[in-house]
Amino acid sequence: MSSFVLTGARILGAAKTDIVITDGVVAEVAPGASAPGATRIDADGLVALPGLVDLHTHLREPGREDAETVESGSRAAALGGYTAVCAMANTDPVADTAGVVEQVYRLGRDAGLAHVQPIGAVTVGLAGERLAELGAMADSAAAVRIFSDDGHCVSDPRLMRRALEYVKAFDGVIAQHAEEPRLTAGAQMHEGEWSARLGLTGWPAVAEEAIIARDVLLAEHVGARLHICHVSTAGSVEILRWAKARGIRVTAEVTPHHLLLTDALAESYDPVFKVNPPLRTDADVAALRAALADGVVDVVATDHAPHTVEDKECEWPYARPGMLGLQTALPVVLHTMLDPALLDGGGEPGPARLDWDGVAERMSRRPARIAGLAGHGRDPAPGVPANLTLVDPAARVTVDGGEIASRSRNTPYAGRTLPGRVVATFLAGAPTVLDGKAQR
Ligand SMILES: NC(=O)N[C@@H](CC(=O)O)C(=O)O
Ligand SMILES: [Zn+2]
Ligand SMILES: [Zn+2]
Repeated sequence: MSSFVLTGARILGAAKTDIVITDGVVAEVAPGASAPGATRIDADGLVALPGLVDLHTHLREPGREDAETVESGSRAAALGGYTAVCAMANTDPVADTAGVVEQVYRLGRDAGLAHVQPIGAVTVGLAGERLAELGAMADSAAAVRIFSDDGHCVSDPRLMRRALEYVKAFDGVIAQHAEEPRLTAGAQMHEGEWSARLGLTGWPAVAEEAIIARDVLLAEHVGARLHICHVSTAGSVEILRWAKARGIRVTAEVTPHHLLLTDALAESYDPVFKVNPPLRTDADVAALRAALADGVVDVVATDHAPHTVEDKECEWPYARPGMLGLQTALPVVLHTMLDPALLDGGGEPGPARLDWDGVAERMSRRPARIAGLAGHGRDPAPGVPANLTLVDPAARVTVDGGEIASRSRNTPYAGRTLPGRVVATFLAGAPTVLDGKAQR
């Protein structure tokens, strides 16, 4: 295998050094370090982060390859600085058997652009009636540890309890899409002032909060691990704060879009802003930023949800919910959360702040731990698998639909200028991205 030396990189924003990669691992980190025959990569002033890990990606294969494939989605991931993505189970057929999760796993391995870790469905066909073959998926070549009916809530408390009990045996985790379906029938957007003004049926915060409250209590009762997908309200943050203080084994994610965008954007009636859970209020955004900074919300996960033009560019009530996320997640997090002093004043002012180490923790190390991905989420150091990304903190990029590697085009950030550019990504010592371009 080939060797690389990344010159002048700043690991987690620290002083410049040189990073030598040989045979898939970081061989040496020191100024002036080199290796015979190594390819030199000019990383002068770039910030080196452990490769990003996404706990929540929709890759659409099998079934909706017109919207995304494992390959196109993993290319978008690599360009976004990700080295591992967890692929949601709401495909067609649903990833509810060992056969389907192994298929997705192999497609990811063959594409070679990111580690693709399949998530298994909790219930057969996401129908919420019978548990899927959780044990067979765990024992399969895909070694599934995260189970989720995402897109749907496991709303039956008895089934949720049994799922939590089942996965405890192999230290699995249930990732809940928290939405009490009887409170969101026909819902189109956040229930509040804007939904009233626009005449769209509301999705009340309590529909999310009621399920989170129920499930943290179930997780406590069972002693199992629970993960909450795409937390979107200030009230959810308070419940999580309480549950964590009580020692309940719960983790939670927030999406980049819930850190930046609000329900006011629905005023345009542009369905690119339709998503589940819906964009909320300024107060929710502020609470989510603070919770991500103080750790009550553990990680950022993209909920990358590609949809075709036919499914998205129609009247608001008929459009599918969901937005792209992989290629813009890091810039949105840098914009909303990184101390502006680390970005030459490019971020938004506000009290909730992270440094580069905090970004690495929430976008790489903690998601890798939650997913049980041992080779990911580790800072570049001798002996560590070379899964890492190089970011230019001085760059400002205007989001342009033409640069989207995804098969779909539904980005809510088109035309926005955001800080940070992923210059290179290495997966197991091989470049998947160089000079901002995918290598395969
Ligand atoms: N987030 C969305 O609005 N849509 C997701 C499903 C989901 O994450 O609930 C999808 O699969 O399109
Ligand atoms: Zn969901
Ligand atoms: Zn999702």
